[in-house]
Amino acid sequence: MEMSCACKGIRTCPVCEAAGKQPKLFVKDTEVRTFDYCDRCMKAWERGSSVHPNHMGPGLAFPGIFIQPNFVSKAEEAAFVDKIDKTAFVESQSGRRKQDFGPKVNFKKRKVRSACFSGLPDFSKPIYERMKKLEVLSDFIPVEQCHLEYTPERGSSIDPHFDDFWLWGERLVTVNLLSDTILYFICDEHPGIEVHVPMARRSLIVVYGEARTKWKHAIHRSDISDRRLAITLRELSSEFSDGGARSEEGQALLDIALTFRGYAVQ
Ligand SMILES: O=C(O)CCC(=O)C(=O)O
Ligand SMILES: [Fe+2]
Repeated sequence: MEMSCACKGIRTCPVCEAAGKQPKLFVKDTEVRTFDYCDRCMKAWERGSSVHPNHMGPGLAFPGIFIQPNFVSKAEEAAFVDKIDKTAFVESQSGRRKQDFGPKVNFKKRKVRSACFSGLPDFSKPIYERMKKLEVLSDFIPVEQCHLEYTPERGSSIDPHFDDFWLWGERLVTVNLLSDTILYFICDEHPGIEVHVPMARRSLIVVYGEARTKWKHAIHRSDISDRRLAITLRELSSEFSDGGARSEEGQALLDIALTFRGYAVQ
């Protein structure tokens, strides 16, 4: 079977690299120093001293990460994956594949179209109900759900990026299925430093605050050891929420999202 890919611009994966596209080289003036995030201290510690409580050095304050281990059971994970696999994936950049349940968005023109949006999928209703019991998510209302598939065969990864700030709100919620990986963070204020946050299989992670607004997040190709499925849920920004200039549009999107009768948009 001929393999194709969807990489644009500077993005690459093994498929387009085999066809001759050069991967972007990151020019490093210093070696990368890895700091491992410790969920007990909400700080990151330089590699080699990350086992709690035996940390050394000053550590790096890293606010804006919430982790709930074992958020879904093994049986639920199997059922979710079964459901997800019944829907076709669309090829995405950097060797990923995706499914999207949300409005069509043109971020450059700041346009949102709800015509093809039929809501979040039925199986996320219990996920949403459970999420609301966590204090950090007690008032979280999901407006879109995205499934990303990563595999070592496709060399899947995601380059450092900020999620959009104009449409999406502060909290990014991801349920991590099928294998462990590491979400890493970089920030211009801390050149040469990568903060590594573990994403264990079946855990839920919330990225908010400075981890969302100051630091870009990414996943290295080398941190995908097995097939991984990420279910990411996003909320609306204040502009699209109560009191915001586009709150009516926002409410209309939520009314669709929360029917939980959706099919993936192509
Ligand atoms: O795969 C993940 O957990 C991260 C995905 C991500 O950053 C995104 O979809 O914006
Ligand atoms: Fe992201």
